[in-house]
Amino acid sequence: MTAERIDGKVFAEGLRGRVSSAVAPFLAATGRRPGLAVVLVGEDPASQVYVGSKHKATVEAGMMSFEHRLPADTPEADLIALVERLNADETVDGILVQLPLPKHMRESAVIEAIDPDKDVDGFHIVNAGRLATGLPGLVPCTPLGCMMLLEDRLGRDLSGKSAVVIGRSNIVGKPMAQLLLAANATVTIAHSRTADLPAVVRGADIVVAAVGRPEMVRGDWLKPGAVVIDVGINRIAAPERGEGKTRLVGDVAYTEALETANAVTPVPGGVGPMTIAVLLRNTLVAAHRRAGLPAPEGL
Ligand SMILES: Nc1nc2c(c(=O)[nH]1)N[C@@H](CN(C=O)c1ccc(C(=O)N[C@@H](CCC(=O)O)C(=O)O)cc1)CN2
Repeated sequence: MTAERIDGKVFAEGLRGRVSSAVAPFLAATGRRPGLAVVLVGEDPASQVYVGSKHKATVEAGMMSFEHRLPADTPEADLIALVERLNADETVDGILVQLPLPKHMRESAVIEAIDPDKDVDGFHIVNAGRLATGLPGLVPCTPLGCMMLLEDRLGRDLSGKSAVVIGRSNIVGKPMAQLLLAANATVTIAHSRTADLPAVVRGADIVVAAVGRPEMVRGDWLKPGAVVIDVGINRIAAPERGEGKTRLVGDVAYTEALETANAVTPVPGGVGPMTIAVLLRNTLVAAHRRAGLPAPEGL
């Protein structure tokens, strides 16, 4: 069997187009555009690229983009003071603090300072609680993007399907498991201490790998016909491309997975592009809720 490649880039472009189309009606109803504030602390090269991409995508969608770049030695209290100003700013519907933060800052303290109704990352404990209890809230972008790709393939109801999420982070693994559970899948969360991980993965119709270990999930770990979502983005040495060259790989051995699975997301071009598209979607949703408007359809 040769599995299908799930093209996250194409899906993300479609979602961004739908978000963009919903901005004009919002502007007509409220007299303003949805606004997203992104805060970057320090000069981490990957974070700089992601923040730049977020700004570009926000503007392309017709929304207001407010970018705040702070030096790496900014005191935590100053960052929290900025977050509090953004909480109070009526033109800002969404606030995102780019992670990772410099070591002297407590990510949890900064995230908890964000107004939960502007927390477009969905990382605030209030949004985690809303997701766990089935209340409407803001859902983390990467897991929601994975769920959209899965729904597109398998439909909204995953009754009777078994799903394994490899990784238990608050940002991906745990919310991913909650979303799968809400869609009626039978969910296992596996992690570094799971005994016989290959056997656990072999039982799953749906595999979500979010563990941060290059190509850890091998083709012979997979159940024939499984749908595989690879969240990992790992940069590894690629001497075959020349001295000092690197390439990106996921947590799944992609070529091997294609031999057994039904469908697999590639890296790059799978889950990654969905993260920014869902961020725009969450900003639009937050803007509608804050304006007392019904949620836009088809998102
Ligand atoms: N506050 C947040 N911080 C971080 C998040 C997040 O969701 N919120 N996620 C990641 C970084 N990230 C967005 O911030 C992100 C990562 C990857 C991609 C992406 O499109 N990746 C491409 C490959 C890009 C490359 O060539 O390097 C792909 O997979 O195709 C988008 C966004 C950590 N921080």
